[in-house]
Amino acid sequence: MDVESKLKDLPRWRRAGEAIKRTVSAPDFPTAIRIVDEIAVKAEELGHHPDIDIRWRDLHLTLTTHDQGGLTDLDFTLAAVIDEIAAKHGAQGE
Ligand SMILES: C[C@H](O)[C@H](O)[C@H]1CNC2=NC(N)=NC(=O)C2=N1
Repeated sequence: MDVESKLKDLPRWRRAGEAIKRTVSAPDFPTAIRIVDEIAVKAEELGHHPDIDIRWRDLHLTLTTHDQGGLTDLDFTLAAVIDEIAAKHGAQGE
């Protein structure tokens, strides 16, 4: 898996060992929770789930494939889905 080349299409995500990470900063706390709720629906559809650390309106998201012990295509698919949801809600973030 060429992680660096896949990250070129996902500039808001960075590599952290065997995972990728992004912070989503929502306009306010209720919007942050709505973003989490939409991510939850898509994660269930994909059968692939992010680790989410909620800090007021900032969501710190970590993606990895636990049962493969590293990154897989599903992580990059989920990252793109999360970016779409975040953008729709006017979120900022690296
Ligand atoms: C059986 C089920 O599909 C697996 O346990 C899935 C569920 N969601 C998952 N999510 C993530 N991020 N990594 C996994 O390895 C994983 N495994």
